[in-house]
Amino acid sequence: MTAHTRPGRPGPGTAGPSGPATAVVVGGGLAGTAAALALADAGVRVTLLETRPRLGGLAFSFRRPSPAGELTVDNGQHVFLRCCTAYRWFLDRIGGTRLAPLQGALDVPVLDAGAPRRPRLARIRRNGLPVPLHLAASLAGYRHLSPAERARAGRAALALRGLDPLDPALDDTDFAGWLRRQGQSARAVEALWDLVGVATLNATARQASLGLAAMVFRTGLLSEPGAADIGWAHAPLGELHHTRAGAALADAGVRTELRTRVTALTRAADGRWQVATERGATGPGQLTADAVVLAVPQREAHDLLPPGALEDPGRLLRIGTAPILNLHVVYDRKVLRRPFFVAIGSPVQWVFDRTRSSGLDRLPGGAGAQYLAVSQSAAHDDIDRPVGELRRRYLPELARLLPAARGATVTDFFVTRERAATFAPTPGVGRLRPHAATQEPGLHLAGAWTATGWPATMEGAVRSGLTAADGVLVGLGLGRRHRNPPPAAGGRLAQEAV
Ligand SMILES: Cc1cc2nc3c(=O)[nH]c(=O)nc-3n(C[C@H](O)[C@H](O)[C@H](O)COP(=O)(O)OP(=O)(O)OC[C@H]3O[C@@H](n4cnc5c(N)ncnc54)[C@H](O)[C@@H]3O)c2cc1C
Repeated sequence: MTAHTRPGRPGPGTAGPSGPATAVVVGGGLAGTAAALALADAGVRVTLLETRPRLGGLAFSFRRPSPAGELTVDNGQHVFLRCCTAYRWFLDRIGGTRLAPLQGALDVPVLDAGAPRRPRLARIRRNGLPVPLHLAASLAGYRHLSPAERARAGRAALALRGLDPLDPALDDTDFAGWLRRQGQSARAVEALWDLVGVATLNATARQASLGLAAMVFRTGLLSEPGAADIGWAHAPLGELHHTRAGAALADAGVRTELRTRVTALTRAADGRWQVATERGATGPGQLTADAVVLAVPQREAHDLLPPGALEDPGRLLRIGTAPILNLHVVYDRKVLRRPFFVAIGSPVQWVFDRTRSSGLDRLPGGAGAQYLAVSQSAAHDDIDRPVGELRRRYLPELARLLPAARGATVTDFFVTRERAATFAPTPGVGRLRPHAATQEPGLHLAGAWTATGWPATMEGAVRSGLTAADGVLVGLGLGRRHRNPPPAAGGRLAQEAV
């Protein structure tokens, strides 16, 4: 089935020698979609092939019946930061910026469930002062740490700022060991470093490479005052990554083929690429193109890469994966007044109010009800637990954290499990991540797992797509179209993309 096809456009590979250059993008996640848009914007005739019936890859929505009516559910809560300039370019490019606004200024409510009498609230906030003073006042008043721990955390932040995330030695070092050497207590790791790190790296400090951790903390917290302001979709992810992205692709002239699995890539004698496909309805097919962007997960990329494309393709198989679990809880009443909070001293991590974005408030049975998504990163211990066990483990915790939940009735509880949500950012992973260009002319890799310098994020995915598109354009003699990597912070990227 073909979706999002602009009528009247010829397919790729059909142009004569003087026609426009052609490219096939394999994979309709954020990396592939970004690459397809960038190539089409540069005048390349693009076909995007996606095996699933939807775009968006790992960041998508689905419909689910609930006692109140049909909910629109995200497979997992996604957030981004102001410093995610490539993802913000993407939002802008698909007309989705208004649906995924940023906080005016970083403000994270942190509830300590382990406080002696009742959960205690502290906030991580920034002010308008220059870096690093923008966080100094907040850290000085951060009551989940002792004054000595706060002072040591400030010193560690300054030391982190002095590190070069691209230094290969940092990739081999684990973040927890480095934090220990900086005098960080177990409490400081839990209440500060892991609070940010687990959500952004999908790993605890013990599981994370210092290089990636330094990248996250330096870029997010220590580059520009507003860099860590948080944004998230106030609409279902599918509205952005499937519906709006699909419309933008069609407008740009990209032919998008859903339910189409690529089974082989081969280079023909004339140097062009032959892309073999398998389609549910019509069976095997083949496309020919001047260039290919392979924007699929690392295992699939390994299986599709032709021999010789990478020096050591086995490295792709050594890139591990890490799970994210989301618990979806519908209460018969409002139990949380804030849009989100994060917990410490509890197995609960980040909790978001999804009432409006899921459409619950507009359902006949949804009046007054509230839908919370509990997002559990690095969820190795929980990912395979049965739903009943998760319910018994997490509902009492939510009641402990949210007094209003104690008298409320849970009308629906379900989970979404993403076992390979991200690549595992373990020490040494940097050596395994390939660059976009392969040794085969015209064949480029994209995906959050490629060598973007970023952890597995929407930002990394879009960056990788833009990098791959740039490589294709240079190879086709069309020059670069995007300033990539985009600037680390600020909102100017949309204007800078020419
Ligand atoms: C639950 C969860 C929560 C997350 N939270 C955040 C967050 O808060 N912030 C953040 O920035 N990131 C978050 N992430 C990570 C982010 O979603 C991913 O890094 C990003 O979406 C990856 O995009 P991608 O295009 O690189 O890969 P993918 O999304 O994996 O896309 C690859 C695509 O290729 C397709 N494909 C595979 N094989 C073939 C084939 N043979 N032929 C055709 N198509 C094929 C797949 O179907 C898929 O659509 C989260 C991820 C999950 C799962």
